[in-house]
Amino acid sequence: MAGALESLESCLERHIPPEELAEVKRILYGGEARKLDLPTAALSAAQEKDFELQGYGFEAAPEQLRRPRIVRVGLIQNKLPLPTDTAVAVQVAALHRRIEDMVGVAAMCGVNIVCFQEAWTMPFAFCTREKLPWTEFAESAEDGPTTKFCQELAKKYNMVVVSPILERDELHGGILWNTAVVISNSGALLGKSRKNHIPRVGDFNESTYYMEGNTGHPVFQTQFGTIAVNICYGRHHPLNWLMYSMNGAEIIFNPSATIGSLSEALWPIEARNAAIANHCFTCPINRVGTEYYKNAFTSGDGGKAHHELGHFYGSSYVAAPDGSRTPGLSRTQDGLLVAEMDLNLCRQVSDKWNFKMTGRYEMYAEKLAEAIQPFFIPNIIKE
Ligand SMILES: NC(=O)NCCC(=O)O
Repeated sequence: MAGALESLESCLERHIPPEELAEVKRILYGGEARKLDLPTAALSAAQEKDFELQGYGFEAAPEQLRRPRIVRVGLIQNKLPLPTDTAVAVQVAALHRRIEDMVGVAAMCGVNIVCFQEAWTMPFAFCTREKLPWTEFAESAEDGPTTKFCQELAKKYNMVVVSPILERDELHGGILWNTAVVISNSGALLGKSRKNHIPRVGDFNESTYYMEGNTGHPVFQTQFGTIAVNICYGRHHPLNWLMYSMNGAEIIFNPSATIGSLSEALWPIEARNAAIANHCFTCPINRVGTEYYKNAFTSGDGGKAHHELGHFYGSSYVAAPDGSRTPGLSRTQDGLLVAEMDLNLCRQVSDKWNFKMTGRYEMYAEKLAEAIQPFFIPNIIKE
């Protein structure tokens, strides 16, 4: 069964000889992540509520002129608590309750910014290509029930909340978008960021529901640092990460929904590479579990109709600008990953590696502008 391996890290811990494990971790993960000392009450609450809780810290060197800028982020991955054919409002309410419990534990762990998985209030039902009932999960980003719910959480816990939802845009004919709503720790709506790249791969039939986002690459100035949201499939586009970084993002969240057979080998690479290339922290989050749909659907590959999209493998993690990363959360269980980071590390790594300084952006911009023209002639040197 695709979900059987609990996590790569637990497998390594079990099978690599102890005298070699530290070196293996240094090569694979950039070192042994510092474990956070999380409150016992939080660990017990997580156990009682049946989700994994892990915490890691990233260090930066002390500086003379800047104080450390320590922030704690929380990444939440979860399964659907109820079957996909349960009434829409009942499913949404159950997801709100689940997240409320998990955010409560994040608050006990001192989390300043929390981010949920892509389209967290609903099944990832776009594989079915059916409109109802799935489009009924869409809500206003500005004043829908989920945004109101998140505003209450933000105020209660003094926490920035990143809430990726299916958005219904009433201002523009009620059309749908795949949108992350960003709520300040004051409870005020800071803004929204729409998914720029819509997949056309496998059963990810999302273009049946919404179009490529039109909000560009917004970066949100919060009390705890500048953040951006690169939703799921945008992970495969290095220029998408780059543009959030160009706008000053220090932490880029990547709320996702993706399955093992399609992307699991890419998962540890792409967001981590983006952290390295852009001198920032990246936080990819993936949902967990296998979602079952009553009506069978086909995949356009000659295969039989089926009821499941595949196994969402969780494995949420945080990558740092120096290339180090935390272990991933479980491949099969709900989880909260707490990562403490000193944002001073972004500039320190930038000063060391100088990718922003050495990047030939003017050359790329000029050549890209040429390359997108219909009668572009590629620069190929022939004998
Ligand atoms: N949700 C989504 O964009 N999934 C596409 C598959 C992937 O990017 O791995």
